[in-house]
Amino acid sequence: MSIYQESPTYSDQLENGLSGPSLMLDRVHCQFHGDSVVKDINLHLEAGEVVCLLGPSGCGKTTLLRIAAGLQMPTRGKVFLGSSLVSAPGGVQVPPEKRNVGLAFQESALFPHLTVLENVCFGISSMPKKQQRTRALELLGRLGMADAANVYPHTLSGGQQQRVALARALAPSPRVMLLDEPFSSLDARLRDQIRDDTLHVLKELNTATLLVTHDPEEAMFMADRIALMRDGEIVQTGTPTDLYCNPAEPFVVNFFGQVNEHRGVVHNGVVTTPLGHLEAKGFEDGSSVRILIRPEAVKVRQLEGQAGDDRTSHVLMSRLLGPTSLLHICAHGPDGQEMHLHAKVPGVFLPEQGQAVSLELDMSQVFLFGE
Ligand SMILES: Nc1ncnc2c1ncn2[C@@H]1O[C@H](COP(=O)(O)OP(=O)(O)OP(=O)(O)O)[C@@H](O)[C@H]1O
Repeated sequence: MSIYQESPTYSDQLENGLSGPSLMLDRVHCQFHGDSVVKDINLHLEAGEVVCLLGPSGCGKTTLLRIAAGLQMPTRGKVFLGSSLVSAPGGVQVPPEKRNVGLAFQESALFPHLTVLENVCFGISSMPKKQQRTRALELLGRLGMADAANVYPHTLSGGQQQRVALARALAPSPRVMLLDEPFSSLDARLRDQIRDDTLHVLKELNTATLLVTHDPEEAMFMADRIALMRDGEIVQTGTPTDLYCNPAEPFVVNFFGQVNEHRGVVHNGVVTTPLGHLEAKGFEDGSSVRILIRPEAVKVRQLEGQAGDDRTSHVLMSRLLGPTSLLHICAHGPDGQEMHLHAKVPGVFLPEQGQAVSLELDMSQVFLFGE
């Protein structure tokens, strides 16, 4: 964990003139009509770092981004951009246009009466004209839009307009980019391409970026770090690998995709499941545990022929999902326990209904939590 999250005196250090991360939220809290929707959040972004605020609808992601942008005043807590205090209730509230942040939202409206080039130049009008043009064309080029410089926005597709909006937000070289679901209105293929282009541009420009998304795959694609939120709080912050491989609680596992769930009781450091005996280190004897098994953790091997009796694990249904196959399996354990589970296996693997199978688990994708 970083010192920025741990140190209660960090904002005092910044106020005393030490330079800091590009953006820091220090115990930021926000209430609407007495309800807390953002609860004492600590978060910082270093230069060039892409951090994703990930979480279900209504968990407070946009409110936190709006607080960083200066569009919403926190109820308490402080916001720093570099070493400058830009929000503190009862005192400071630097307006958005004076924060040196770039903003892009899901539906970023371009000025319809300006060409693409003029739209991008809009935020850098204090520069000499020639420099404005060079800068705007450079960014449009990086986002694959240089050929559209002289057309008007209404002649562009939604994806093209989104690229122009990103170029416009990046043009003033903001210290921090704040992006709220900027790709969500695009269809899947276009979204992948624009995400990829955007990530490369942000990294080339070394821009600290806070990106809001509810899509775990997007967060993993874009983020150096993810802050996963629930009900106004950050449940876990870390690299995508940290969250995926070392989830802090069941909510984190479930958020990254559907999982098989089973409950059991620990005896002598072991819990018995329909998939065999699992080691349950660190749990007290007699304690109840929740066992979460990712579908990717289940390795399936075909046995000879159909399941001859009710005690052999067998296939209920197979479906091809494209790059993977999904098998519905009835698993039978050593002590007669039964479980319906999903296994996701690479490639085309579609055993017939009733096919007898043996099952093995990749324990790196199995998680045990106390109840
Ligand atoms: N100006 C406001 N006045 C009152 N309540 C608000 C206001 N803005 C947001 N809220 C409430 O705060 C909560 C958090 O909203 P927020 O938009 O931050 O969530 P979110 O995680 O971004 O959700 P989504 O992914 O659906 O956009 C919601 O319950 C919302 O209704």
